[in-house]
Amino acid sequence: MELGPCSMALQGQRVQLVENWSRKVAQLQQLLYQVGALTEEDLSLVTGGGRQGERDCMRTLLDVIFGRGEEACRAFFHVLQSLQADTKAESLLGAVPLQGCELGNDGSAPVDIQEHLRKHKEILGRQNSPVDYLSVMARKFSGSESSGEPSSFTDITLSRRVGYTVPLLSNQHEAATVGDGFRGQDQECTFKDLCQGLLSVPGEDFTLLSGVAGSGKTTLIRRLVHEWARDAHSQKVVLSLSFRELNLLSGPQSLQELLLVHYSHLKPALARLVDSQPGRILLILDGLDEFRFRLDFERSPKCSDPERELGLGDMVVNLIKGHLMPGISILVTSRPHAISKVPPLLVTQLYSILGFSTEQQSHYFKQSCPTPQMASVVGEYVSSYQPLQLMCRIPAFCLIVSMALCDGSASCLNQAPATNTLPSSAGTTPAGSMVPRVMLMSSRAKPITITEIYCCFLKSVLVFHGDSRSQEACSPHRLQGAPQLLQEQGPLLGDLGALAFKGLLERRFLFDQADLTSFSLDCSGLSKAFLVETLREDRASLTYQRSFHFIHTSVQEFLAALYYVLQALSGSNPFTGLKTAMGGASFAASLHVFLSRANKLLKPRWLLRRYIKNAFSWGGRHQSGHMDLFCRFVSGLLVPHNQFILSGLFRSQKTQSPTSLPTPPQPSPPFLLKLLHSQLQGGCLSPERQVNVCHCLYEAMDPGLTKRLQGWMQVLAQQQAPDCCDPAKRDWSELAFLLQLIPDLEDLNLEAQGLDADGLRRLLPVLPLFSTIRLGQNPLGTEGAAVLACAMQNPDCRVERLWVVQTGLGCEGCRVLAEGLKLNRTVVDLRMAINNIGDVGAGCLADLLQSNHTLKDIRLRDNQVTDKGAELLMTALMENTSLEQLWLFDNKFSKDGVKKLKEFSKTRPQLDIKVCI
Ligand SMILES: Nc1ncnc2c1ncn2[C@@H]1O[C@H](COP(=O)(O)OP(=O)(O)OP(=O)(O)O)[C@@H](O)[C@H]1O
Repeated sequence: MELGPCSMALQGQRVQLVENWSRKVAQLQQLLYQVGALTEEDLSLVTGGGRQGERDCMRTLLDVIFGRGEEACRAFFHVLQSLQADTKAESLLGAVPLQGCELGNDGSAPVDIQEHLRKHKEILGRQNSPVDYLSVMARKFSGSESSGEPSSFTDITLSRRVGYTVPLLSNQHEAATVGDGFRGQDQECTFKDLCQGLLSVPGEDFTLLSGVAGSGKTTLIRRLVHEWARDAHSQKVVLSLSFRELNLLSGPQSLQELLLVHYSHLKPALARLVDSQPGRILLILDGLDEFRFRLDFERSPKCSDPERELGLGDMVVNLIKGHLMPGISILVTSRPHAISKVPPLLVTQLYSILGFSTEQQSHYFKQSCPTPQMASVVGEYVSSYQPLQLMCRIPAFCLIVSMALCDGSASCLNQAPATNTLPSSAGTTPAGSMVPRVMLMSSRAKPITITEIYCCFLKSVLVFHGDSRSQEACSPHRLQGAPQLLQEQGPLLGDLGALAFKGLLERRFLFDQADLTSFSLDCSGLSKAFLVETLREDRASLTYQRSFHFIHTSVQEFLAALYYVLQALSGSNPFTGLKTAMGGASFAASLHVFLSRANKLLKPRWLLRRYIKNAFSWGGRHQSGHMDLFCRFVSGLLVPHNQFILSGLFRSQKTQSPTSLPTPPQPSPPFLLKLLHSQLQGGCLSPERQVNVCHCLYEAMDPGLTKRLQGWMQVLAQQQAPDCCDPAKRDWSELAFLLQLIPDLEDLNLEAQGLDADGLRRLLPVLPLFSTIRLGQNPLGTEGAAVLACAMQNPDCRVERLWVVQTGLGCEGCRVLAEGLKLNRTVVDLRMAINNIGDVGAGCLADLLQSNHTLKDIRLRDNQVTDKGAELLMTALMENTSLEQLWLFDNKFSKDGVKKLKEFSKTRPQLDIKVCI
């Protein structure tokens, strides 16, 4: 067996490693365990039950790591580098005394406390080493690996706002909202600003850090703690806990006990620090969304005694309210859906992770791809499809994409320098090239879907990261043997998928050992690299219990969909299959049934249709949107092209070699397209789910979609497309889908497009994202006004100009819209000429002007307003000083009324009232 470079280095340097590092063997073990390169069994093997000396432990450690293969050896060298960096920082810390250690004026020994704090920094710095298994994976082909830099951290864009407002219940899958942040008006900032904000200022703050799954919250926290530990001058004392760990504590506890179990080395110092200088303490609590205890800010009993035992929920409430440990600053991280668990009034500032900008994505790809050429091809590929680019704002997704695109192909290209430049289109690829199919499809004209990416990712993980990982594993033979490997791993994947599906049904993303066992998943099997890269193990330092989670929720959603589709194709009910698995029987049994049925060429098509229909109607019923990605994957996995990528797992459609040139992608089965179109036309789905059905159509490679989207582009450019002329035939959900993909669209111009209230409702998910909305000459009516009011009340609304000239609002529509604008703080320019609002409508606007101080320009030409309406407006304007323009041409004023308006105008130099008879 040919050895990889890290395995060879480990073998070659064995003597020096034992000589130089035996002293640190305990730390090495711990870190290697944390990054997933060692299992618990390995740990006890290395220590030999405590009977071995340090040097023997080190030797056994090296043997175990060597035996685990190239990835583990690579992780070993990364860990070594970070330990080396820490050792340097330690000597720096030793040289610079910590400020502020004159803690007690009570005659205590300050030197002791300083020593405790120094040790605390050292421990936290080490525990929060920036190296984690996934980042090691991401860098495994990277050139920077050998440069000695310890981490592959890419700076990420954040935003900061003071305080926050309660978000409306989002009806979208969180991944769908990722791009929106960049369109916002919050102040953008970097990781450095976050560090400065949290570490340099003493004081009592409550800060929230919000970010979708996999956006890098935990990574940021680890980085922050690591930076703090390296900064010899920082005055803060950081304490860091995760809600995931707190979940594992069962009974009531006192805060003091909790902290001292976790930070036993701080025992003599902590209480004194809390009493004398609480402003120096920063308590970090990571992952509020995972907290299983209820936070009841109204009814939790007040407690300010850290020695009193409390339920975990009450303890967190009292910490956040500042009763327990008053004066400290607290940072809580959470996925967006859970930040509302904390009352806004308690929040000093909110940081949101916006994600990687395009430049940051390029930087990430440069770090994770083997060559600069490949990095730029991957970057180009990603930017060619907006959903992909939007999803790549999430670091975990970048990792999946770069593994799907580079992994395997990279090694093979390295072996064959002649093909080292990736082809830009299928036509230029030599037959037999080892470039994965997905790269062969990099031509913009061809459909590329998220499902394809995940299929490639899964295949790559299985083929190139399985047990027998080595250079040999990257050879063409390995890829050729993929179908067989996939077939062999089918039962395991099925069990994993069933676990993922059950988790999705229950909205659970964290599993314990019992969950795994109920799906016949062997925990010790997790040491296999394939599993480590899909399902990860955490060990809570508070209780030493094990828990598991998929590396990213989208991987859980993909595996759940894979399970569902495989079950449905076999004619088995996915829900019943789940029950069987829960009852202890392995999924292998049902896969076996599937294969034997398939062999008999029995195709229970009607069952398949029923199960797929169930999946969509069930997904559609979940208004939270958490099933959206699952539905997209189900659609994508029914496409023969994607099934071909995973042939072995799916019954191959053709007997084509996976290394030969790709055939043109085949569309989904017609029944799927028909089902999705009927959902779109049915009109019973919410606007957000309608948009998701369009995403499903894209994943299903609906052949007509591209053409229809081109038609929409022409409509947006105000050039009528021949097949888009009939407004009755337009599907506005499709436009909403398209608009979600265009991040920089500021101006939505849909004037005179036959858009009615129903169509506008379908556009609701995207309306708040624009700065200008032009909807003139459309039959919106009162119902349309209600949709607009809803968009204007969205806390993230960015609309500044709302032009609804001649849209049939009437006085009732005007009233509804004015109500919506009462809560809006963005619209400055409201044009509503020719809407027959009359005096009643004018009165509603007058009412609005009493409380709204954002509007600067209102245009009400030709609206049947009489002197009575003018009076109401003038009375309101006595109080309002923000309005600068009021156009009242062509209304029903008497000469007297006009005169009064003109005289009023003279008394208000900052207000220009335009009026004539
Ligand atoms: N700034 C970054 N640079 C490089 N890689 C990153 C960065 N942030 C995150 N990653 C990668 O993405 C993966 C997921 O990140 P992380 O676990 O921190 O996300 P999270 O927001 O805490 O997710 P969850 O909400 O699921 O807990 C990490 O394992 C890491 O490899």
